[in-house]
Amino acid sequence: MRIVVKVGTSTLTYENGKLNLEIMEKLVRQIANLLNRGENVILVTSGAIGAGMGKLNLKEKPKTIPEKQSLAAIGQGLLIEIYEKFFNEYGKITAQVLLTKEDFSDRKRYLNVSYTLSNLLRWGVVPIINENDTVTAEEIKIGDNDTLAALLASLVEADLLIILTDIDGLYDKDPRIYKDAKIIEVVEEFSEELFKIAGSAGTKRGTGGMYTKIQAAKICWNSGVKMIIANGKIDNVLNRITNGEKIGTTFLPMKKPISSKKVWIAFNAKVSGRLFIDEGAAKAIVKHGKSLLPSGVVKTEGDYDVGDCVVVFDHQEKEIARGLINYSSEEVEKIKGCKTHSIEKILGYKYYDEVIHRDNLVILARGEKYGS
Ligand SMILES: Nc1ncnc2c1ncn2[C@@H]1O[C@H](COP(=O)(O)OP(=O)(O)O)[C@@H](O)[C@H]1O
Ligand SMILES: N[C@@H](CCC(=O)OP(=O)(O)O)C(=O)O
Repeated sequence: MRIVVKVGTSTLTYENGKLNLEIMEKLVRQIANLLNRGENVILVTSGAIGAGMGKLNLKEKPKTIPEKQSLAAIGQGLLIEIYEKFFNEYGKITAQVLLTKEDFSDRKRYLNVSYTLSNLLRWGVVPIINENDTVTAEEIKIGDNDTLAALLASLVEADLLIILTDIDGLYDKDPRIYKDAKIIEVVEEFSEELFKIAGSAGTKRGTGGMYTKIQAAKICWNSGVKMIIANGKIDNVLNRITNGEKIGTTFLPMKKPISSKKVWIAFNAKVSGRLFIDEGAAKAIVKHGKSLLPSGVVKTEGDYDVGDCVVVFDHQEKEIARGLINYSSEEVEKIKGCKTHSIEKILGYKYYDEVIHRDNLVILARGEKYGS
């Protein structure tokens, strides 16, 4: 099995920001044991900023970006030093991998990360991954490690993503507000409704709370990866989960996951433009799995080139799809609303009949209104 384990700051650190060495040691011991059993494990760890805060004795997470980035630089070294020390005790080799959003959005870099990780796993090494917070500008960050872990799990085609946090799983409402909240044991089918029950982070140290874990579940669902949210403080949690014990909340994957190329288009590719299409075209691509033809395009926005990723909005300006486009924004401006047979007359040439071919089009109702 290929297993990605993600552990959050709230599990790795005490309230005073210092690292919880006992938890870290137990986590490492369990991962080492999984390796001995023949499994491949990738560890996605948060806690760099938290550990930096602990080292400087800061009580509150600072607000400014340079301060947070400096803390990540201080804390990341400390974090890795401790992991390496513990893994070393069990004779395991670790490799630090710090990633940025571009490592996922640039197709070549994406494939490169995939080859490197596969090689590390082949060598029996434990890749220890975090976002490269120190160098990543706020507006181009992935921003939370739940999403990062899910993108990675999909990239390495993992069988399982285990998210360890400070709560027993997903509750049907925010348990801090509602005392009668109940844990959900299994989510058989992903639904956008899940976002409504997800609240923000439980501690000042955490990022994203349950919301980003649901985002991760969405990526896993579409990529065919099973995901489990469990309490990182439960004794022997990783070994128990991998032995089949029901712990926390399990999100089952889609039976027929979308192809890895489409996963990349849906969740990783940088968006360069937007297309607004009419009701008929929306029905054709969503209900009948057709390609998008120029006749259905009403409006185009953004400056994109052939092969770039664009977001497709329906007549109510709701996002319904993403795809790799066959024409540039200037060309689409000229051929929008036109029949396929007139493309050549208008442009003087024709690359394709379709604006987006269905092989490069992912239908994923995000339901997000344009501009939100
Ligand atoms: N519906 C919900 N079910 C469970 N936990 C929730 C829910 N909504 C919000 N939370 C909060 O999410 C927190 C876990 O996320 P977070 O603080 O970001 O931890 P981590 O550092 O592990 O990512 C929990 O402590 C809990 O307070
Ligand atoms: N990359 C950041 C953690 C970001 C993050 O998602 O944190 P968390 O919600 O604790 O998993 C860090 O190392 O501090």
